[in-house]
Amino acid sequence: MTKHIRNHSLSNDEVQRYSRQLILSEFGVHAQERLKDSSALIIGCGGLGSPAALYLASSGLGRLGLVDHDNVDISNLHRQIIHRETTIGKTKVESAQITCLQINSSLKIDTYNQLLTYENIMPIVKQYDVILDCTDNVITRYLINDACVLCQKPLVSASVIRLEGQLSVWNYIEKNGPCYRCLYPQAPPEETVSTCSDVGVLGPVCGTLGSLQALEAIKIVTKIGDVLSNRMLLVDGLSMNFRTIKLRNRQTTCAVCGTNPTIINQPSPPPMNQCSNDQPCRKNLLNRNERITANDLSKSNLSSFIIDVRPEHELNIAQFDNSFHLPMDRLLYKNDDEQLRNELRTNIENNQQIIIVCRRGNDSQLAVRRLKELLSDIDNIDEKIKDLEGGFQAWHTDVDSTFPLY
Ligand SMILES: Nc1ncnc2c1ncn2[C@@H]1O[C@H](COP(=O)(O)OP(=O)(O)OP(=O)(O)O)[C@@H](O)[C@H]1O
Ligand SMILES: [Zn+2]
Repeated sequence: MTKHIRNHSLSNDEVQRYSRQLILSEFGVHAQERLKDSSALIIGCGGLGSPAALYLASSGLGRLGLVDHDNVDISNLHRQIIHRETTIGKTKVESAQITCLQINSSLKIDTYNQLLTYENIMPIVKQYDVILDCTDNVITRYLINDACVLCQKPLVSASVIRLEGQLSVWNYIEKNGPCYRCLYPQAPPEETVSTCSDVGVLGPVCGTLGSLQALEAIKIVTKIGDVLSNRMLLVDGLSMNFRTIKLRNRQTTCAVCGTNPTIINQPSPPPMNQCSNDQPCRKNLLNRNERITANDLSKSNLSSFIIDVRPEHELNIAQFDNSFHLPMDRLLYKNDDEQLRNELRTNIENNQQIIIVCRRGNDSQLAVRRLKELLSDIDNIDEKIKDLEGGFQAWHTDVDSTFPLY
């Protein structure tokens, strides 16, 4: 029998398992070997991290690090496709690890069930060849960027909101590409940035962007193709438009990757006024006496005129009986003050307290401020108008658990 020779170190099982990518002329056995010798760190096992981890686990990557401080919740399952009904309540990293190993038991997985901060990020990032930012908040985005520059690691970063997504590779030294800070030197205030839990997101948009993150990570470690450095992909799922824009180059003035960096050795702590984790910032615009808790409202003997300031489509989920609907868009931008004032004056009775309610108790505070101006000629308006602290979520938790939580 003629002996065969082979020009690689893959086992027959591996050849069979990865055959469909081995026969790609752009990939082949040597890229597969490089993939097996490589490691990737996925930070955030949510909407983006789920598909990214699934594709990296199945592709034959050697080692995968998974970071997340959160536990699986039922509201995650519509998009965080690595988790299962059976893993609700488990840590996200454990849940993700279980699924990855079911797909590919040869994968080595390290899990970090922790919130990454400027104090603990460096030793973790250092160990991996490529980093994937699959998180959802501004502070962590800067933190990961700075750590990747300081540890000289390429960073594959994506974000999604509503039906839109963005993808780019930062700090790709091979192309002398920019870091995230070169483009956006300062973090915007947290409260100006929308999050998925504020405005929503559709699962397949996360699936698309997270899968593309895995693709870029594979290209980086196997050294194939043209990496998305110095460019950004913009995806609009509603119109199904994909376009790539050119980004500006690495900046010599950049605080972390420039010629005289101010961020050295380790990322800097976030400014004091920023939220310290990925929980949505709770606004605190009003004084105590301008707010009413869900408990107090439920026990109040006063007749209440309820103004619901959520957008129209959210009313379909559930609403209070007999509430007056005044969406924030109308209140802030419509410019129909006179008509609105008349509508409110004819509906509000003299002895009524006016309660403003929204989903979580942020918009309602802005609305109280605005309505106090608009209705300044109503007697004692300052004492009459209050926002429901914590909104419908607090109502669900503290008063009526049959009101759906969303
Ligand atoms: N600093 C951080 N350290 C570790 N994990 C983080 C950090 N910041 C964000 N994450 C994780 O990144 C993931 C982001 O994913 P995603 O926004 O889809 O999930 P989510 O936070 O569960 O969403 P929702 O806002 O709907 O509850 C989350 O699982 C979150 O816990
Ligand atoms: Zn930079």
